[in-house]
Amino acid sequence: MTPIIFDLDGTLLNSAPDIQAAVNRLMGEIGQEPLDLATVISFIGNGIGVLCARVAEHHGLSAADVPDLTARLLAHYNAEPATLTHAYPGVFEALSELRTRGHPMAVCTNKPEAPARKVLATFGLDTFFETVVGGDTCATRKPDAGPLRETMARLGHTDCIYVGDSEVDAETAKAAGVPFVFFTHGYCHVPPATLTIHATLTDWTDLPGIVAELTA
Ligand SMILES: O=C(O)COP(=O)(O)O
Ligand SMILES: [Mg+2]
Repeated sequence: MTPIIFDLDGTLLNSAPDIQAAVNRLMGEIGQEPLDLATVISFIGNGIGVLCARVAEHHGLSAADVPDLTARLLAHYNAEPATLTHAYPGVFEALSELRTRGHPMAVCTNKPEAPARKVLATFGLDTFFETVVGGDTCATRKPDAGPLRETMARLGHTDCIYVGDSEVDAETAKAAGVPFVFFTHGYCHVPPATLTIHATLTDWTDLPGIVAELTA
């Protein structure tokens, strides 16, 4: 049975408001202006280190401060990762149906592994997934194919369908040579027409049907 592997932020969970809150707690600490949600969303996708580098650039801070800012942002986020976050409607039902049909499932995210596991458990989604590969699990991050290949290997497979919300995920699937299902309500920063997409998901309740078509 084909494994289904999922991105996390902007795909399973609308987590940007908690990421924004953590960024703005840090901004308050260092005497910088808070960032609005759209700006924070434009910085999400390549992991927390890149997000911090983009925040630093936005405020004209030194690149030398990015490692320290990253550690502090992670501490803020870890302390409160699930206050403003919610699972997209229909996620639980779709995952339940895919599990019933026997698809092995896992998460491959650029969020660091520890907070990724924590938010999944908070929303009761952890039991669906055999493994979680985070942005700090492998030697490389998405869009390198390495983390997705590692996720497939942990499931004992060399194929999958990858479900994600961004250009990073589309590139990752392409690099790994697997079909990509694009979820439209996340944090994509480019026109979807520029992505290599095998199916478009606008409503999570459609996912079991899309998977059935892609695997027919
Ligand atoms: O942490 C990020 O930057 C994005 O995380 P994601 O890969 O789950 O979308
Ligand atoms: Mg994402």
